Parts: sequence; structure tokens; C-alpha cells
Amino acid sequence: MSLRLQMLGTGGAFAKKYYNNNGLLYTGEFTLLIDCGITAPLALHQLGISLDRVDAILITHIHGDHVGGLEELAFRMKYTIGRKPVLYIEERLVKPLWENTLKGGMGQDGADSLEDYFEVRRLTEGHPITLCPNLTIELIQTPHIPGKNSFSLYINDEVFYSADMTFQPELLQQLVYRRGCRKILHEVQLTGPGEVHTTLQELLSLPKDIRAKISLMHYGDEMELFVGQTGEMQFLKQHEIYML
Ligand SMILES: O=c1ccn([C@@H]2O[C@@H]3COP(=O)(O)O[C@H]3[C@H]2O)c(=O)[nH]1
Ligand SMILES: [Zn+2]
Ligand SMILES: [Zn+2]
Repeated sequence: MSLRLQMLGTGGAFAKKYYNNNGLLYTGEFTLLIDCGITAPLALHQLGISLDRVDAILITHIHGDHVGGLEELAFRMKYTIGRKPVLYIEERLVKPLWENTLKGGMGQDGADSLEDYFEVRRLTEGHPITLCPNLTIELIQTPHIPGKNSFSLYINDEVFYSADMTFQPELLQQLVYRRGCRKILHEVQLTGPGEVHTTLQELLSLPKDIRAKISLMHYGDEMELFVGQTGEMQFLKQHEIYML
């Protein structure tokens, strides 16, 4: 069965209408949660998806809209389901995720590491890993904020899912023209000066054949004002299921 993607949310860090930009990737036999932000537990609840149906979580980087739901998810798994969630995480994110984000709430009763709550599967950038027979993911490090590691995903050697990142036209061209990338799910900042994100104006400067492969996500609450102004690029919609 081919891959399907359902976004629990498609909003940027401060968006209220569209929830955090977190997605469920379905292979038919395996379900991966890509990022688990503050709104992820509520979004799963509203969709009627129990935590038990999530086989693994993968995080792209450490910001609240991407990891802020991990405490609730792991506590509920521990105390109500009795199972540790599988967590795919780039090796350089392990320490900061525990020491700087989760330890304050979850360090208790002798629990003092990420492994006390998760089945941790460490990833290395540039080394693809097969999560199940028809799902392979390669992490590609992409610039976001100086000093903060952030990793985009290259799925099954043909679909690019951007983490939060600044505009990287050479990477997008290399993926499309040299690696056969046929779909790009890309974050976008609609207003203001980008700085730590990729702006709509920057994406509009890409060649038309690349724009035609892009769907937009991680946008602000003003999204509707921009419908019709994004060229060939379409906004991903929350909850809709897309074939990848
Ligand atoms: O140097 C900085 C650092 C952060 N921020 C904001 O904080 C948000 C954190 O989540 P995000 O990465 O989805 O989006 C970020 C931006 O909205 C910023 O504008 N400039
Ligand atoms: Zn974000
Ligand atoms: Zn971020």
C-alpha cells in the first residue's frame, strides 16, 4: 500500500486555527507520528485516534510546536497503556530533549533519562533507516536557528518533508534534479521577514517545475488571505488524508 499523510495540524508555532504542524504517516501496517507538539494530544483525541495506534514518533527539532506534546503522550502511554512509545530521534537531539525540555516534568521516581519513558532509536543524519518494510527515512540537516539542530526528512527516497528551515534552494534543486524527488511538503512563513523560516516570496522564486511539487504547511492563521497567491503550490489542509 502506498504512503498516506494526515496532518494533525498545519499551523506555525503561534497559529491557533490550524494546530501545530504535526503529521501522521500511514503505510497500511505502520503509523508514524512526525513531531508531537503541544496540540498533538488534543488533535489525536479530536480525530478519535488512540495513542495505541501510533507505532512510533519521530521528531525534527526541539521547539514546543514539535515536541511539546511528548510529556503527555509518554505519561499516558506509561500510566494508561503500559507501553513505552518508540521514539526516532537524531543522536544530537537526545541530550537536549531530555535535559532541557522533558526532565523538569518527567524526572521522578528514579526516572532520569529519555530511555525511562521511550524506546529510543537513535538516527544519524545522512544514514537512511527502514522503519518498516515500505518506509525508509533519511534525515537531512537543514538550517533553522543558529546553534539549534533541525532535521528534515527524505521519505522513501522520493518525498521531502521540511523541518522548520530557512530557504535552501540548492537543496531543493538537488533533491528534484539529482535525486528524483517528486513531492515536497514545505513549511512556509506568509508574512514578515522569515529569518528562521522560509517565506512564501522565497518559495515563489523557485523554478516552476519545483513549485509544482510543493505543498505548503506550518503556516499562520492568515492562510486564507493567501489562497490564490501561491502559484502552483497548494496549502496542505488539516486532517485531510493525502496519498504521497
Ligand atoms: O530566532 C528566532 C527564534 C524563534 N522565533 C519564533 O519562535 C518560534 C519557535 O517555533 P518555530 O520554529 O515554529 O517558529 C519560531 C518563530 O516564530 C523567531 O521568530 N526567531
Ligand atoms: Zn515550528
Ligand atoms: Zn522551530
